[in-house]
Amino acid sequence: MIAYSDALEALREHHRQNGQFDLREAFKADPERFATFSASLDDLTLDFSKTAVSEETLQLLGDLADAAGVSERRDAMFAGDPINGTEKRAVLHTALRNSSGPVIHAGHDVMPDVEAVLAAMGAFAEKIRSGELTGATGKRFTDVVNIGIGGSDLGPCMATLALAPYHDGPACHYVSNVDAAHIADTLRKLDPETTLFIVASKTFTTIETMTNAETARQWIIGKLGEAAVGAHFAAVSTALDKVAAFGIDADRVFGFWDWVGGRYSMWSAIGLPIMIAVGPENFRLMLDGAADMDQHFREAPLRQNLPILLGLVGFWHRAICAYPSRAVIPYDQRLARLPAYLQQLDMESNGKRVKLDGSPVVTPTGPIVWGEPGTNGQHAFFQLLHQGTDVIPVEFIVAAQGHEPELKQHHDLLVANCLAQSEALMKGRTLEEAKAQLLSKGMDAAEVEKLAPHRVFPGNRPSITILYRMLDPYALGRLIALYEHRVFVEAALFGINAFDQWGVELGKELATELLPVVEGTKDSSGRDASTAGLVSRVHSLRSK
Ligand SMILES: O=P(O)(O)OC[C@H]1O[C@H](O)[C@H](O)[C@@H](O)[C@@H]1O
Repeated sequence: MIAYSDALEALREHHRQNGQFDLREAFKADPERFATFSASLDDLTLDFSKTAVSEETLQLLGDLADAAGVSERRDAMFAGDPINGTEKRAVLHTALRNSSGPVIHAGHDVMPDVEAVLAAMGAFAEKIRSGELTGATGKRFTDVVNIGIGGSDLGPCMATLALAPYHDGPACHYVSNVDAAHIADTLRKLDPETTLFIVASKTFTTIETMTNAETARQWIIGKLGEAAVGAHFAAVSTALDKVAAFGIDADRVFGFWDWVGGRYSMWSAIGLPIMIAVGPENFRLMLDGAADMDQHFREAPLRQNLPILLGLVGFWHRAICAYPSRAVIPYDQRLARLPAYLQQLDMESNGKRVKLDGSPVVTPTGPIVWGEPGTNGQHAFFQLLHQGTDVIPVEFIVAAQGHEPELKQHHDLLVANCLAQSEALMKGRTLEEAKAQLLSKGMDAAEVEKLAPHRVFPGNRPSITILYRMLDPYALGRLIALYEHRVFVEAALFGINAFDQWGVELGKELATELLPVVEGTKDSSGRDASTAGLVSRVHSLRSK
């Protein structure tokens, strides 16, 4: 087998040779380009034909995947090997959605534990949804507030919005930021008698979550008395001892395990608010969709394997074409939080600068991931995507069908806009075309000369389109698992560990050190002049 360094050099050389690749020419030359450079899993299609890849590019990317051991690493993940080397942990979030046999971790089948927690969550969710479990004064819960941050917030928050058409349980709110504004604005609208809090934290030490949880507890105590706390709190964590110390009853605590990374945890008990919102059956459908993608990732050959193809093209754009970012644009208002979710999934996983063995990486690693729903983005930043000086690959996500058949004209417009944007990015508009258009509007020739350059679109800008029938729980599960595995594939190609997050530690440590300085119980001696100056400014502004 070819060595990694040789495979990488072959890709770089291929890129140098094919620097002039023109998508417009490629489509003209090959009427089958869509069929060749797209792949489907049932109703889910990944179209990457509008990216500058050829058969040879895919072949070379496949060689690199072989050299990087993508399949072997994938199999090691599913087998429960401790592939998260720096934390000495297995990576088994896929077990959380598995329903086809045992999953062995450290000589023990984890499935009975997984199923037991799912069953306990289901029973609890049903009791909340039916009103069997009430608040301390006997009133039915109308509102659930999830207190968590990062992986203990973004997944459930994103999925609750995504599945709004299936939402028949209590309203769900998400409080993550330590900024008092977040909890204060949320609680202001709520009635303590009918509010249930879920404190969600893998470690149960995260300062934002612990601070918000304590504020929520005081809110309940202040309105309903100390004895009411038990009825109004539940918790989700891997640290059951710490939850007990917080005072939440053991029968309202839902556990998970250290082999579930925070940003991969929406399938675990962290998904409890999703389950309360849409019910255990819809939650199971979401898990089934993800399990379907898991099986596909394990079994499909490269040219049909959606996560592998998405990962290969992502690597091509980032590591070979050196595009610094990628925009994810869901043409689905209910996926408004997907870009934020993917920012954690992708950037916390692949924002690394050393390889598995600690040596420096040899390519750029994870791109900046950003986005907003379409069509809104079109009226904001698409200008830069079309005419700015950087090339930013775009990932369009769209359903063939909406949940509002009576408003089909909206959905037709939505789809037309989505397809038009990828077409426009690819085709562009030449100077001649711009001039011809202006002349056809009756503009005089001198004006045309002046204006035409502003109306040129370079085109040849890459985009991917992910299309599926409808955003139901199954489709959502499949979509999120697709992105999880894409991140995995890219990490394997970069040679990095996608499952640790040491880069978040330093800021946390410094915040702990700075707290007494901000509070004013410690002076700022020893700090840099900027930090000391800003603290002093905070103090003087407060005293005004
Ligand atoms: O669930 P928790 O332990 O409270 O952690 C919440 C989040 O905070 C950490 O700083 C990590 O960066 C995230 O990966 C994690 O999801």
